Amino acid sequence: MEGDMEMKPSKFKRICVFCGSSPGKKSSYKESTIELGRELVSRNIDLVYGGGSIGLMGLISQAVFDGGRHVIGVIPKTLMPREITGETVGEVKAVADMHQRKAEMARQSDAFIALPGGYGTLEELLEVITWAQLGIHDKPWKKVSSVPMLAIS
Ligand SMILES: CC(C)=CCNc1ncnc2c1ncn2[C@@H]1O[C@H](COP(=O)(O)O)[C@@H](O)[C@H]1O
Repeated sequence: MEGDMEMKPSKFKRICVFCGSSPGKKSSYKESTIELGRELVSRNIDLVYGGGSIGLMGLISQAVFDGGRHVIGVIPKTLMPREITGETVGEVKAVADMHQRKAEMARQSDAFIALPGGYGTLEELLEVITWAQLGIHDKPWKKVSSVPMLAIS
């Protein structure tokens, strides 16, 4: 962590970031992901994410962990061989299935942010938007708008 990083207070303690399991084609996806990670750190916010060590998921978790904030990765056991290669950072919560994963990610966080990703990211974002619509939660969500939501190759 950079020692002289300015502290910006936030009302959120933990934010869930949905993002791709691949890095995407544009370097700006990776740059935005690392920038967001550092922004969370600068605001003293912990990370909840999908638990993978690959793609943008790996980058966001590493950036927040390196900045000294707590990282919670929520991942179904069956997905571990696919989405975890090598070391993961922070706390890994193993869940039974995809439904439990999304419910646990939502339960653990105060707000949601979506970075570029594929169908999985889109599915996760749509679910929290529709839960908000139905009044299942009242947590805010934001798509980072400088980059497209869906990067399909
Ligand atoms: C069985 C079921 C309910 C499937 C609904 N589909 C999904 N629900 C929740 N997360 C998903 C789903 N499909 C993919 N993901 C997760 O979304 C993350 C990003 O995937 P992607 O690279 O954007 O593609 C990955 O961790 C991936 O495991």
